[in-house]
Amino acid sequence: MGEERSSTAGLNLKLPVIDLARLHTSHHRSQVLESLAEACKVYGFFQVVNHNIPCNATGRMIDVGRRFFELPFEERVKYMSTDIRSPVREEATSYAMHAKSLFLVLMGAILETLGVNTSILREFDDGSHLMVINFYPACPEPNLTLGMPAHSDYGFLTLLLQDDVEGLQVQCEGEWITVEPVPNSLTVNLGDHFEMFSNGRYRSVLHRVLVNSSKSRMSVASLHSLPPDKMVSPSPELVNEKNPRLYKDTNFAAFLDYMSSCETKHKNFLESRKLTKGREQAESQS
Ligand SMILES: O=C(O)CCC(=O)C(=O)O
Ligand SMILES: [Fe+2]
Repeated sequence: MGEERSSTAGLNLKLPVIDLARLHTSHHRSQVLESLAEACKVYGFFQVVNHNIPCNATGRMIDVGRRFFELPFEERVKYMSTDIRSPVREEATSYAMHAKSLFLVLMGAILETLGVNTSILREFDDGSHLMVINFYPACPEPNLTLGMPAHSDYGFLTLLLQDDVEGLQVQCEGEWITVEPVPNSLTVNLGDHFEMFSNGRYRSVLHRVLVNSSKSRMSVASLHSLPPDKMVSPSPELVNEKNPRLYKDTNFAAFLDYMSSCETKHKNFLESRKLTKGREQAESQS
């Protein structure tokens, strides 16, 4: 892992920041949609400001996460469960509800940029929403490790709330770009399901997390997709003779099977769903 970490640059480039307040003004809407389309196509990633999630909901979420990780292990272990549906704290529930609403707004806007039927939006009402609280302790030798290895997320969109310590990097044209935490922003990653749904028009972004030598870091990732048993297929408008379908249909259960069979690094899961010319028809339903 150390080798992977030290072989890349870590550039500080200007990544796209989308002002959601402008999306709701008729004057700026088309400009915002254009920036959003560009961000989804080129980076598979953007940051959003004026996202309408109240500061106290994001603040309380970060605070409750930190307090949890400050507990001694013996205390934390009491909350451990193999049931991902076991009850969580009120702060997390409130933040999760805000994150879900924001996800629906962003999905609506991104579907609009693709010019496709938006009926899929309804299916997200009872879609899957997984929340992960990541805690990265300070590491005296940050160059020897990674907080999280390079991967792409499985869902449609991941909304990431991070504290003010940088660490997240996204890959763009083979270079690792550090995402500077913008105050009161959320970062948004397109996941593998979006790449499949858009038939490769928009891309899921490869990202990783560095550790810091003196400060710990916390982030809260909300991963959104269709209900686990629903198949993700390419939007029919985006498949034609010029653009043959690129991926086999998939669902969350297929992802879990894949996870239990191997390590989900890089964009391996997406690769495993890739169709090669001529096999499309035979394999699209497998
Ligand atoms: O901590 C971060 O910045 C990113 C976390 C992440 O990529 C994930 O939870 O999938
Ligand atoms: Fe991720």
